[in-house]
Amino acid sequence: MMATLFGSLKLRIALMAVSVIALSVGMTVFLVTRDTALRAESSIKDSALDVDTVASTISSRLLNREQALARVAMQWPRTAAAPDRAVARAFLKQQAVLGVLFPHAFVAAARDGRVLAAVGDDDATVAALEGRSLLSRSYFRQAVSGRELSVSEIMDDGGSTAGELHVVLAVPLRDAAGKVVAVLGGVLRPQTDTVLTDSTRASSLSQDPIETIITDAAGRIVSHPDPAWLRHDVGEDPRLAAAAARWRSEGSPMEAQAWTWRTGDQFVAMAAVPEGNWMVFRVASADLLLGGPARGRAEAIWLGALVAIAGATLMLLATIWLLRPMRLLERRARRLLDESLPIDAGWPVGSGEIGRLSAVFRQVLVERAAVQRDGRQMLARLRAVMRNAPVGIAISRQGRVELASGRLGELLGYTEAELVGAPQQIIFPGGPGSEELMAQADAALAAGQLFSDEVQLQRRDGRRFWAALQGAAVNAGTPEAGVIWLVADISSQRQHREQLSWSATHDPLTELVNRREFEARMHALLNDRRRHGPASALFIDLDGFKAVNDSAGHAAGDAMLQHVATLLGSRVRDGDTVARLGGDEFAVLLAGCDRATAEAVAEQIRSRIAAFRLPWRDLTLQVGASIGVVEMDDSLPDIAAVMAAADAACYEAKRAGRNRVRSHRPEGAAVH
Ligand SMILES: Nc1nc2c(ncn2[C@@H]2O[C@H](COP(=O)(O)OP(=O)(O)OP(=O)(O)O)[C@@H](O)[C@H]2O)c(=O)[nH]1
Repeated sequence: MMATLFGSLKLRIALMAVSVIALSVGMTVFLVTRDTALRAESSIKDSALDVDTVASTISSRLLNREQALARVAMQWPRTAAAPDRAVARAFLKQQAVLGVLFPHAFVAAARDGRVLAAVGDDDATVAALEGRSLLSRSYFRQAVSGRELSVSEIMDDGGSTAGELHVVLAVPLRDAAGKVVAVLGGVLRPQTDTVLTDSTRASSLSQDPIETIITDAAGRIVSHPDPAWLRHDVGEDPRLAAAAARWRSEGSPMEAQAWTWRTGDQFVAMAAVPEGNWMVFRVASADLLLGGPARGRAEAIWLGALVAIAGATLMLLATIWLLRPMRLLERRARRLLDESLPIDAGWPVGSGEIGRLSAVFRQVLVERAAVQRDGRQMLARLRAVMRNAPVGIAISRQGRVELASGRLGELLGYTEAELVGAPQQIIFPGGPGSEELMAQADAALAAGQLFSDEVQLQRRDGRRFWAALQGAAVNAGTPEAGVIWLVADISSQRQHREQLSWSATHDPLTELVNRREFEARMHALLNDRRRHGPASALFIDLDGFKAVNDSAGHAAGDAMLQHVATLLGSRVRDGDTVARLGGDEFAVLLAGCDRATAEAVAEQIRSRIAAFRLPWRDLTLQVGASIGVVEMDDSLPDIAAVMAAADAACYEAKRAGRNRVRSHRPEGAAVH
């Protein structure tokens, strides 16, 4: 089932297409995923870099102001050992640069903390500052003690800044001896003096996922896009709580080096501004920061899946369309041998591979039709031959008849249908000599020779007939190809031939053997004399036969001859030969018989012939017999000698008065 399913070319092509599409989609998803990871990493790095930049910017701004204060402090008149308000005010009024950098206010305070003079953005600020004492401020005390730069913590105690958070940068002012005689301080408002605020200002883009929050060393928020968060602890912001806890657990380090922290769906980057003991926090929604790439990846996967499905469907449809000619070809090829369809019907046409293949099929059909036509003609001829051939024909293979002619059926008494498929023995029935016959046939056929013989076959009704049987291998050298048998009924020819043969050796009137046959048998006896022992011959010449002819006619003579022949046959053994040598002369060949016995036989014959009477019309006919006897001993080497001796003995009987027996004597005393 699976093999059949995956044997489908359509399915294979569709699977291949789906595989290619799936591979390319997978590759795309992999690349998108990798790109997403790289972009996320890059976003994290960017975020860390950003917080670093913010922290550096704030640091450089502080440094810038510190340097400005330091430069101004260098200009303090060294002679002013105990500065008064006038000196301080005059000094401050000259410092326009401080007005730019500390727009809210900058002051000069005596060692006792009294603010000697202040320059501010309005009179109220100046008035509020000039009445104050800074002695309680640690940054002031540090400056008085000689520290070159002191930065206050971020303060929130009202005063000149009217509730705004502020910070003070302080440097010592020295006399000519280097003694600190006063302190110069600049007041900064982180929220308004562009030290921090531009770093934390909310983006004009409401979608901006990133917020920058700045805290002091204690974690108090001193700058926030939303002013409502000012002075709150950074840990209160749920987005920053985990990062803040971690920061605090590590001792709230103030490191300029940025570090990042991922918590839940928030991403926090932190860096310190050591100059001010401030921490910069940048918080961003991980989803917003990394969401783009992640969504891109999901979209890519979905899109890829859709493309794969659409591609596979399209490919399947295209495959079905492309393979339509092949389906046609398959459907038509299934009915390739259906002769009810015209040869040219139902084939896909075209010049492509399928078209060429169907052309090949059509050509095969055309050639097959021609071969079938030839085959049918040949078969018709063969059937005519098998039906009408005057001899019996059979083709046998592996012991069974495969083809049989009508004539063979007639000869054997079977129908053609009964012969076809029957064992070969239906033609050659078992019987005496049949096994030997089949062995001879097999040997001849195996040697590639024609087998030919006259055999007796048996009809269905048991009657036997003589047949000329010929066998030849269908294909010499390959016995399994079968044998062609020809069977001709030769009964009449054989009978005729036997008749001819009988006539050649017999006398037609008396049916006794003739002289030639008699001499042949005598010759055989002479040649094999030792085996047979003594043998004798009688030579019989009738007496008075002419008178029978003359008195009663030739027919009566014939009848007399036939009766004498019968009489002779009755007086000898079965193995003896009685012959009519011609006219009224007869001879008898007695094997195993010496002269004495032969003489006795001759005597019996003579007396029987003499006693025989043939009634013929109103006559009674009779003859006598003069018989010469000869024993065929070694003195008579050949037929001529025997015949001459017998003839001489017979002559002697005639001469002695007829109707008597005379024997040949070897020693010359001739006749007895
Ligand atoms: N009917 C008949 N006569 C035959 C046949 N062949 C030979 N003859 C006759 O037989 C006769 C034989 O002659 P002979 O031997 O002289 O007759 P015969 O009277 O016996 O004389 P001897 O032998 O001297 O006693 C002839 O007249 C032949 O014509 C035959 O086939 N039929």
